[in-house]
Amino acid sequence: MRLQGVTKAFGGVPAVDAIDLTIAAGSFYGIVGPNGAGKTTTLSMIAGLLRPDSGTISVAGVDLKAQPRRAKRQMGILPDRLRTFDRLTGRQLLHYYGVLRGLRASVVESRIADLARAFDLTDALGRTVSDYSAGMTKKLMLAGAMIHSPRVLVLDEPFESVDPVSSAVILDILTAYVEHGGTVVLSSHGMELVERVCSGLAVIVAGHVLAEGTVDEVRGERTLEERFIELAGGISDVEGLEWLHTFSD
Ligand SMILES: Nc1ncnc2c1ncn2[C@@H]1O[C@H](COP(=O)(O)OP(=O)(O)OP(=O)(O)O)[C@@H](O)[C@H]1O
Repeated sequence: MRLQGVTKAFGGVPAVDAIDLTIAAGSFYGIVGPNGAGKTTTLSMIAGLLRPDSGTISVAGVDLKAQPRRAKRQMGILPDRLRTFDRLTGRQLLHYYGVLRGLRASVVESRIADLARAFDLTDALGRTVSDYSAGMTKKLMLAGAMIHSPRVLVLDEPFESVDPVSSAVILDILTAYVEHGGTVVLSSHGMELVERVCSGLAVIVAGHVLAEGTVDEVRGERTLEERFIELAGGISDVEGLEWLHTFSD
């Protein structure tokens, strides 16, 4: 996957500013950065959910702007904020994802059973998605992103709200996927996780890539968290909240 000079502004304010990234096929790639740094905006442009103001994106050699359908077919996406059709049951939603991706109904049904087992959602499949917890919804949408066995998974904070057991399962699924040639691009606030599983990463701060490379290259002699805090501008002293310590009762 290649991003060249990718820029996106909202109301004249740049959220992503001329980003260049090259992500090799078969890598487990992390995008990290402080709140509001531009991670979701970047992933949304890669996924084809947002159009860049300028720059080019290619996925598995296919230009996203010139051949959007072909490029999007290669990807499974877990978007930000879990916006979905939550009046459907889990089974109906996964079925919809599957047929939308052109799979035969019989194939979809057997994959739903496999994915539900893997993500521990079998008992929840008959329930309406709006009644799921945040973690269950995330797992369901992750399952939906995988149902058509895409070459690339673009995942916005896949581990957020997910319990440790489910996180370990998701990690196993993603690791095996990468070992078999798949590419994972994810955003995360979990430095320890990124350090442990990602082969490459980019640190984005205020819409710019401030560091990029292998985990060892980016962290140097420090932990990734220390390096991240340094790149993000350090931890500022908290002042002006003295009233919080006076207690209103
Ligand atoms: N649709 C939008 N309209 C206006 N501003 C937006 C929109 N989407 C994002 N932004 C702005 O762009 C900047 C980057 O946002 P983005 O969601 O990409 O950050 P992020 O790195 O994913 O943050 P977080 O870690 O909090 O999820 C922020 O300043 C945000 O307010």
